[in-house]
Amino acid sequence: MAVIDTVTSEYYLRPLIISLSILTLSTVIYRHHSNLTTLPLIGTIITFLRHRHRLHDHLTDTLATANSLTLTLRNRIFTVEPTNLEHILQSNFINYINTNHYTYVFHELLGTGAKNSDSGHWFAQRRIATRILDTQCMKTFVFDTLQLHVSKTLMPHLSSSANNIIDLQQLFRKFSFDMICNVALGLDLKSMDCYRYELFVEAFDDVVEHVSYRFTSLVPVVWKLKRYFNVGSERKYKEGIERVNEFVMDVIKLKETGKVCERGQDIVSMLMNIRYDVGYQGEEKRKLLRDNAISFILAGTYPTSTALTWFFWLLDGHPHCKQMIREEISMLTSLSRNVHQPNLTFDELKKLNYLRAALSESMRLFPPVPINSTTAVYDDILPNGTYVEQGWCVDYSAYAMARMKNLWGSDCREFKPERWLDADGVFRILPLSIYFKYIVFNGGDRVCLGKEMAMFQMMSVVVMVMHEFEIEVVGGGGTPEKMADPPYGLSIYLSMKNGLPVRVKKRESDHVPRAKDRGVLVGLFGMVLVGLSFYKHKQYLKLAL
Ligand code: HEM
Repeated sequence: MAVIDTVTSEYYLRPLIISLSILTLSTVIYRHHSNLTTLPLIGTIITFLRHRHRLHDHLTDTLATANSLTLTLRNRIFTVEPTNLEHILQSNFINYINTNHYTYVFHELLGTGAKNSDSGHWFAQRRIATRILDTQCMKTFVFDTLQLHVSKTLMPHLSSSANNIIDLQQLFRKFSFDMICNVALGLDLKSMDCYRYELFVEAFDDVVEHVSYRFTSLVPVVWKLKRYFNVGSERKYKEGIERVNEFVMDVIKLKETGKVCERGQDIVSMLMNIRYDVGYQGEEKRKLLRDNAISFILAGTYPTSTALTWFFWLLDGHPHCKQMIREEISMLTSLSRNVHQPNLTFDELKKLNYLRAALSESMRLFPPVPINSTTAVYDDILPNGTYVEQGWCVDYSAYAMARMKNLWGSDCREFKPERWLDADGVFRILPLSIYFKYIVFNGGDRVCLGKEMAMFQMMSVVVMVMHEFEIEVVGGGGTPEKMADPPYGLSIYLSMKNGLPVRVKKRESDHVPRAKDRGVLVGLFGMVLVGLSFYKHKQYLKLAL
């Protein structure tokens, strides 16, 4: 699977920006801090080129000095003020829509699925999807699918790579993709046409890479013109979309004929089984199913794999945290039914307080979706007094929020899982009053639908991988020094620029003895004591005789 943000020779020549919004921001900053104000476009490009390797940090630094953590730039607002976020994502949610230039670049891929729609259409789909994800049947299916993919693909791959260098980001991406395809489409990877599936994987990856390019294009009119004339990368993109759509549509049609196994457990089958009444019939309804399946595959692949990648990078630079997690895992797995393959349930995983804290902290600092955006339907005033005109975008950055001293304290840039634990070492869920300072999974009515599933998946993967392997980042992991200049690339997700090369080592067993084993040890120890005491008393016995 190609890495999304691989800079191909074609893309390399093009200056990149993370989004049009940062471009606008750069213009204003440049105008304020440069005497070349008469040349805004050149100024913007120079500013952009100067900061392109650290654009999220550039935005962070600027917001940190802004009044009440908010900037107004022509027809858009940048804010990292939690009360403003609570307003746009929850209390006045009705006035803010998701569809704007951000979702526009996704349109061909996501169509009218829940992730890319608004108002009543979005609401109806979201309600159904929430109901499905909440069923016990779906939870069991996710659990079984996860165990299957971890034990049959992830672990064997790591075992066969022992002592070699592999790209962990790429491995996690493929693993998450296979896993969510199974959950969304019910694909049984063993029984299907592998060649066709691999073509689908490749097409999906290319398509997402192209969406990333659109997002970061310095001159969007270039891709729009190419799309209009159907040439170059836009033509390839269109072909890729067709391949992706065709594959998913064929799975849906097969399910309709009942020829695909396991009908009834995956997301698409469940959508087909319940009354999926959102105003569409026949082919239109099929397309909606397809769009939703693709939305789930996109949402379920990239953020989870990105989060896992940064987590292992950070852990390698923080040996103390790694040790804490190891000890916690050893304690729990020693009580597991199968110590060599601890298939822990969600309730068991929840007991891993430190691990949960470390994952939350890692995503705080390196949120897989670094920037998000909404658009105002009517004029509005944000709680901090900022005026928003109808049609303006309100952008918010989870990456910048994590680095605001007044939100997270003077140690905000440090990786400190402890900030998520109470005095007894138990994981603390953020109280509602400060809930909107952590928007890694978005917040309010459009909070991520896969939050629980993602946490469960990440915790399971970490437990299994750390239980069996030592992961060493080639060139060293995320030490506090390296965190000041993190190696992210410019993409819709906060991917690592050149992947994450790691050396995988099989671990020597350091299992804490299981309860049963501990019983045996105590028994043996007791027998030795009795033996010694018998030997000692034998002398007296001899004397007595
Ligand atoms: C660490 C992992 C994850 C993170 C950090 C994350 C984060 C987010 C964020 C920030 C959003 C709102 C912005 C957007 O639409 O992109 C979102 C929406 C969404 N996520 Fe996730 N996500 C994760 C995993 C998942 C998984 C595994 C699934 C699949 C079940 C999923 C399904 C969705 C869906 C369907 C939406 C759209 C919700 C709506 O618009 O109503 N996510 N996620």
